[in-house]
Amino acid sequence: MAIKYELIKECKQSGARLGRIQTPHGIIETPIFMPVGTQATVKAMTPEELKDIDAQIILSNTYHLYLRPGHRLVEKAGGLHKFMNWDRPILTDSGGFQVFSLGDLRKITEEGVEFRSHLDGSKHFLSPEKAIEIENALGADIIMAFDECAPYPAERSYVKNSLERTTRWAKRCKEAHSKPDQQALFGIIQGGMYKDLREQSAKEIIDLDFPGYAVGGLSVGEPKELMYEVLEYTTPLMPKDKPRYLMGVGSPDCLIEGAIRGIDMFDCVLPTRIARNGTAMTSLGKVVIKNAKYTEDFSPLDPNCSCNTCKNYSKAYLRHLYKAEEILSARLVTYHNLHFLIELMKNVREAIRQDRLLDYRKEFFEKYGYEI
Ligand SMILES: CNc1nc2c(CC[C@H]3O[C@@H](OC)[C@H](O)[C@@H]3O)c3nc(N)[nH]c(=O)c3cc2[nH]1
Ligand SMILES: [Zn+2]
Repeated sequence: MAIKYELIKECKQSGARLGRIQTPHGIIETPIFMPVGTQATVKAMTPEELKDIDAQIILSNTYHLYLRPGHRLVEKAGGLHKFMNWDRPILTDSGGFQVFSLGDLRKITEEGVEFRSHLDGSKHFLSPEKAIEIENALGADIIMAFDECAPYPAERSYVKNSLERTTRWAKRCKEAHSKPDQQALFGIIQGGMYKDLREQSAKEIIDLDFPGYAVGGLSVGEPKELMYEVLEYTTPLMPKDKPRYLMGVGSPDCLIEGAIRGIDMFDCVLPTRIARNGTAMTSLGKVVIKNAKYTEDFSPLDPNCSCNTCKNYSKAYLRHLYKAEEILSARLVTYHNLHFLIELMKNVREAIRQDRLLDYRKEFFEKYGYEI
């Protein structure tokens, strides 16, 4: 078995649970936020800094690494862990999402998807077999099936045909997977915003028996309330004794709401992306550092944060770095944002331990009180 999930405690107040995932590269405590390192690096962070902030698992991406530097090169380097000097768990997405959203899409057929690279327009073809070949070569501990993330909004008939093809593709992924004992292949549940289609996809994907399951097709522009509603009727269909991964989520409120609805794993580019744009998530809400009001503000970014950035640098200095377009700006704000979300998930796990996650949500929103 590539991974072993241990359910430690179920919350009585909500659908939240505490868990632990054993992987070949170490343990993951859930619920967990996973920093995104799409091109074999969590942008602006060194692996040493990621360990400083207790990152337990990071993501990387099949579509991007296949296009550059190529999965065979990474394989020659000894695999992704060695190539990027990260000896803790890694999860790779299958590229389905990127092909549909980044590449210049040519054609979807039963066989797979023909697309043009967003880098140089060259023509490529991704199929379930090709995606798995790439993920096997990269060597991540958890790999995702090749799926279609249906757009939002989408016609019911489109979503139904798409989920049924995703099921056929999931079966092909399972058959093509060459290292099931070393790399855990997760199935991805689709079905858009339609309850009966989510039930159909959940049944079909779970019947294929994977070591873990993702809820796909969300965080694609739908209102947050709609995402929460879909989770409410989807996570109870998923096995209790396997990890549940909500892809592409998210902001602090979505992480708490997702954990309440039984999600164990989250990933999102938000904290790293907004950091490069000078925006910080703090315990007192969002801080847009370039704002003139911080010009002579010599206080820390977040007075309630113990991270390296908040201990050693002032808002005035961070604003100066941003305005001067210094690389250190992205580094220091990214370090803080990731630390903030990783600390948030530590607090969520503690709240579940004390069976008070709904109380924690109330406290957090009162203090935090903003939407990103
Ligand atoms: C943002 N919202 C969102 N992202 C999503 C991703 C990409 C995450 C991956 O894409 C990259 O971040 C955009 C990172 O590499 C990350 O691992 C998804 N991937 C697949 N295979 N299927 C989905 O249904 C899906 C849904 C998503 N919704
Ligand atoms: Zn901080």
